[in-house]
Amino acid sequence: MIAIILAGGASSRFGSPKAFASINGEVFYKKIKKTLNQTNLFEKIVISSSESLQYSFDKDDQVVVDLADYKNNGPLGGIYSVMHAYESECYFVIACDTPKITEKAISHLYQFYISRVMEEQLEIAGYEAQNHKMPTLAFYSYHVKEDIKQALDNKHYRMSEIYQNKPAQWLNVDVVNDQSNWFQNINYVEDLKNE
Ligand SMILES: Nc1nc2c(ncn2[C@@H]2O[C@H](COP(=O)(O)OP(=O)(O)OP(=O)(O)O)[C@@H](O)[C@H]2O)c(=O)[nH]1
Repeated sequence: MIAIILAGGASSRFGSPKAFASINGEVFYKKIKKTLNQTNLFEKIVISSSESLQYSFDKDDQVVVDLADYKNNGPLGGIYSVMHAYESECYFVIACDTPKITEKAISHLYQFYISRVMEEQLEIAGYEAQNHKMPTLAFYSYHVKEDIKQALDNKHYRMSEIYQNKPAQWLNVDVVNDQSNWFQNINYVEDLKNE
């Protein structure tokens, strides 16, 4: 299974590339990579990024630059570019601005996904908080690859374009019995002030 850390956005609200911001002394993308490694679920952890940021990561990081046809197309362009580069039955997608993600939360979602993928032909399993779906914190089967390509070719760049048209289920974040807000998106520098 392949994990995709999405890190090719403009970070316009944050003001500098979020992947390299720090939380409690740890760089966002490195902290996520460490957590992903701890789960032992992934044979490969790939960073999905842009041409301009590709050399800012460590030498031993595996970076896939958005395909020329799909650059600046948002997360879908990044996800598709990795799916195009590496074949897998299943992909876990996580945004680089969710640095507090835990091993427990990923493992829990994986169990949920895997228990439904055969019987219910589930293709997407993600988390939701207060009815807000988090498609950049979700497992995707390889079946969605062609749908993503079609959406991008039709200039439909919203993630809802995919999850509203494919079998998808969402787990409430409260199922992970953890007092921390591990699922929080950091969009602004101020979001870090209580850390
Ligand atoms: N590879 C890739 N990742 C992207 C792209 N656009 C957004 N992302 C990533 O997708 C995730 C969600 O995107 P946003 O929350 O909108 O982040 P952003 O676009 O960097 O931030 P804003 O400019 O403030 O909206 C983040 O991890 C981004 O790095 C893209 O074109 N390519």
